[in-house]
Amino acid sequence: MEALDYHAEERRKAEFDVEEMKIVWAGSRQAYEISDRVARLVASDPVFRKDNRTMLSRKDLFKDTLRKAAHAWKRIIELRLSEEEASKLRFFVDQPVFTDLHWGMFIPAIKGQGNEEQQQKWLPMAYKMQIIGCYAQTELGHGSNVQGLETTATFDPETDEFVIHSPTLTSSKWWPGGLGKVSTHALIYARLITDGQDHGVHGFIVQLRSLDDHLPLPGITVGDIGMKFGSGAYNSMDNGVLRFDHVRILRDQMLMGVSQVTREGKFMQSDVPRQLVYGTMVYVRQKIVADASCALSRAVCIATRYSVVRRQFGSHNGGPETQVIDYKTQQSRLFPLLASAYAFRFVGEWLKWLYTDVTQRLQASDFSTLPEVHACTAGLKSVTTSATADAIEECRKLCGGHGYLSSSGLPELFAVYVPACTYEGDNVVLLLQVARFLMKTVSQLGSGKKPVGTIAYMGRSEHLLQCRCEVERAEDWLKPNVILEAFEARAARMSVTCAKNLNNFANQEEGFAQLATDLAEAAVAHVQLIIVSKFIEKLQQDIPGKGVKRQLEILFNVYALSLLHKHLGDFVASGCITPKQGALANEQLRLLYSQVHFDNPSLLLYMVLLLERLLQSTSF
Ligand SMILES: CCCCCCCC/C=C\CCCCCCCCCCC/C=C/C(=O)SCCNC(=O)CCNC(=O)[C@H](O)C(C)(C)COP(=O)(O)OP(=O)(O)OC[C@H]1O[C@@H](n2cnc3c(N)ncnc32)[C@H](O)[C@@H]1OP(=O)(O)O
Ligand SMILES: Cc1cc2nc3c(=O)[nH]c(=O)nc-3n(C[C@H](O)[C@H](O)[C@H](O)COP(=O)(O)OP(=O)(O)OC[C@H]3O[C@@H](n4cnc5c(N)ncnc54)[C@H](O)[C@@H]3O)c2cc1C
Repeated sequence: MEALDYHAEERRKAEFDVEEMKIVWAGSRQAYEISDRVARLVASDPVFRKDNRTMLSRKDLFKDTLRKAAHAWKRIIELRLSEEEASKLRFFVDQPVFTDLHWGMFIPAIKGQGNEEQQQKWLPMAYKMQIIGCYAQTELGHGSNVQGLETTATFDPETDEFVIHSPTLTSSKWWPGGLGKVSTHALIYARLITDGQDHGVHGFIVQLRSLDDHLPLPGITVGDIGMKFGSGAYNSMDNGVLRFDHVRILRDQMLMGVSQVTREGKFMQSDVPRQLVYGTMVYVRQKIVADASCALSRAVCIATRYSVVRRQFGSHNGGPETQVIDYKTQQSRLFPLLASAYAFRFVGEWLKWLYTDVTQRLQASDFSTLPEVHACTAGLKSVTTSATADAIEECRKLCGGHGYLSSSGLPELFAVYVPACTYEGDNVVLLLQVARFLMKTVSQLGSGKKPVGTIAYMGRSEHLLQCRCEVERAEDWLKPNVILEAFEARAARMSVTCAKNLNNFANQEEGFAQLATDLAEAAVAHVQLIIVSKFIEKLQQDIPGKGVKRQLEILFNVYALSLLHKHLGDFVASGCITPKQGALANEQLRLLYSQVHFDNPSLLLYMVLLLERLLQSTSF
């Protein structure tokens, strides 16, 4: 049989409504229709071809990216695409590009941190792309430690200007995407100094290049930082270096939504938390979580198609050999990744809602949910990107030697995706932010302040610290409330244990440093609980379509029980479940794998089929 026949054979046996499943994946019928239409638009346009990307020199790749960006912009204007359609188009073009930083960080930073007048001045030019901006925060010396940035913005009351300066080599801006070759402007982060006093890090809009001849303006040294990991991949982006030699900008180029400097040089803090200066990072982290399921689904799609077609061993009487997807080991490596794609999809949808909610609250001066939103975006960004990067590499191995070929699509997918574990906050550093939030929550438990939202379960910690799981048979693990309680008990117990151990240190900061590994693990447990609970909430919604809900229930159980199996040590050590119950969970997981493949042989392929259009790379 030909490869296509194998696929057709598997698809023929579908037992659920594929059209409805597509809508579940997209989030709504309208979102599905937009995605489908824009995917066709990109696939049928030769300018957007990408089969030669890994063979191009850096220079040609960069030219190709400029051509695609210009063509995309032309099509967006000609077809009057909405914001949603334009961002879908960017997604299907599937190439890191300077416009990501312009639309994804420069504009949101002005919207989030600029005052009314600043928004009116800068946004119309940015929306028309008459100016192109990047987000220049990280320096050679400091990325994670934002408070450690060294670039200075010193107010000169004589001229009503700020003097932007790079006082040391380590203060050179280093990494910003779009900076190296393209941007005309940058949103830079620098230490604000007025009257000799340092007021910490704030955002400033600085013009870098002439709008006439694109040459750097006086006092600006700017360039590209060079080749990055992999061929093609992130090399389409002009990550750059930037130095300032006493560059003067007008006072109103400091973003003044969070704090202000008056004409007299007086520093004034608005009535809003200073953390709003970090708001753009929260916005992008939320977007990165939404994107994780897309990258993961591409990898899973490639590995699944390969696993169906590939045959090794087991031929009887000259018959066909065994499809590798039939091997239990292949299933136990692949199916949890498929389930994770759905889990990340649903938690991404929820995070988008949470972000919209906090934005509305902030507009009404309600800052109460900001710490939780910071913890959720940081934690989910960390857990979903780490899992996705690992999963892409696992998918490469699932395709044997063929996975190592560029033509499989997997090496480039990995090389493009893996920096997501570092940018927008190193994943470990972000987990430690979640841990701080959890420790604060635990320390306030006795104070009468009721934890709400994603930490509401901590309010039941008295019960969770002593509850015992009631599972007696493998099928008991199929009950969502049993799974949820096990995840809650594990998360609560790990956090409470860390909090107790912190008390053994005279100095909290020293304790935090010594217990950082345990704290990061407690943060992972908390974030995995959020993902599990949002999957359950999704299943409680009305999901139309024959058999669709049933398939999602199977995937939910695969996701949760595979995590339980992987982190069995945590679950058993926290005392909620016994080793025997852990073994029953594993038994159930094995049965689920068989169910995915044998009771419903088409399930897997159909789900993957939905994602096929996302897959523009050459595959098998
Ligand atoms: C093809 C062409 C198409 C054409 C056009 C199409 C149109 C397209 C449309 C759309 C496209 C959009 C695409 C978007 C996609 C974007 C792609 C992005 C690419 C990625 C590029 C990468 C960029 C970057 O990496 S930017 C740099 C990021 N840097 C970091 O993340 C640094 C990490 N470090 C930190 O965040 C912090 O410094 C820290 C939190 C780790 C340290 O904080 P700490 O030491 O505690 O410091 P402090 O400042 O004192 O904080 C204390 C308290 O503040 C709380 N807190 C910290 N952070 C936050 C926060 N963000 N929000 C709220 N609260 C915060 C912290 O918890 C402490 O609280 P406490 O209560 O006092 O304990
Ligand atoms: C492809 C790419 C694109 C980027 N785009 C941009 C951009 O457009 N604009 C921009 O401003 N920046 C950008 N960055 C920079 C990025 O945000 C930083 O690299 C990131 O925040 C990590 O900071 P760092 O490089 O200083 O890492 P470091 O902080 O030096 O991390 C090194 C190691 O130290 C560990 N570590 C650091 N601090 C702690 C701690 N407190 N506790 C425990 N461990 C710790 C980390 O876990 C890591 O293992 C980009 C980076 C990449 C790779």
